[in-house]
Amino acid sequence: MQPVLLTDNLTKRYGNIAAVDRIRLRIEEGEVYGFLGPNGAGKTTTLKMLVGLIQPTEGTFTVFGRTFAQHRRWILSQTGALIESPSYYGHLTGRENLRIIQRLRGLPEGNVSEVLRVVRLEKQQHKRVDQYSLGMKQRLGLAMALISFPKLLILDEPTNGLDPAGIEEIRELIRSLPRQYGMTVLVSSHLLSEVEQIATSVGIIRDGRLVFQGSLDSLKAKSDPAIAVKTTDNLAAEWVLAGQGLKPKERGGYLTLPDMEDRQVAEVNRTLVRAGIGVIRIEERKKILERIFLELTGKGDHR
Ligand SMILES: Nc1ncnc2c1ncn2[C@@H]1O[C@H](COP(=O)(O)OP(=O)(O)OP(=O)(O)O)[C@@H](O)[C@H]1O
Repeated sequence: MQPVLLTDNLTKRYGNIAAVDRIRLRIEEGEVYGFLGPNGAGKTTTLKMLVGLIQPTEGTFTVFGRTFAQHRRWILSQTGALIESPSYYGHLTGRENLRIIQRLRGLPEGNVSEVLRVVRLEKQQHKRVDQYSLGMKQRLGLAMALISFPKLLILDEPTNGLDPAGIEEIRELIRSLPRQYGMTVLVSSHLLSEVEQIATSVGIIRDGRLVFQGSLDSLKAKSDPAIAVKTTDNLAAEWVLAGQGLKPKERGGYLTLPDMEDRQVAEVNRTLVRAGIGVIRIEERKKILERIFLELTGKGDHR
């Protein structure tokens, strides 16, 4: 199946620094694609290129198979975006702000009421926007991005600055969009927990480079458990196990081995005891997703 969005070596350089470095995103129809990375990794720069706010230094991308350079207008007509803070007229009401965009874009008036309902701003629609709370302003920004009911929705850290209830509301809304409106959503975040809760696919960016791309399940599959062994003499144990073709790694007073079957664990134990080494503990360790993320983004412990 043709992907909704495909980037080919998309690159943005500022002087000598590659803010985005030859990335190849692939986003399939109906996905919520979580674009994850620490602050400064290049998420906003990437998203801005995808909506034509900045020009790539190199590389191209296609949306529904059409190249951006040749089909800019068409692609933008199929895309909704909320990047950084939404812009609005503070002295006008939420509804009036949406009406302006609806008229400018030649959309049906019914879309205004519909998006107000979707983002749950119906009750506050006649209030001036400069009297809105931060969460209400963020929901108005989402309504602006959704007003054309686009096929592709691009959101840059949409829950930033919201309180827990507001965050949950926006998450629920994002999760429902593919099912309810057939949208494909690209959403950036610096929080693994957020992406874990809303995304079906994940791309992880670090220093401008895509270091992981795949389903959330395949990211979780990286969290294979390991066997940790504590002995009376880890150095000697390392030698003995290496002699058995195993490659134990010393970490925090434990030797870690790749996951193995129970009978192999028993064999490791027997081998060590036979060599006169006391086995103090054998534990199964699950690598948690957070650790994988930290390792991928270079902030973790690489030992
Ligand atoms: N206009 C610019 N001129 C020079 N450098 C820039 C410019 N815009 C971004 N950068 C640099 O590019 C890198 C990526 O920034 P970007 O804003 O895309 O990161 P991000 O992942 O969105 O992080 P954050 O969540 O903090 O916004 C950073 O090192 C940033 O300083």
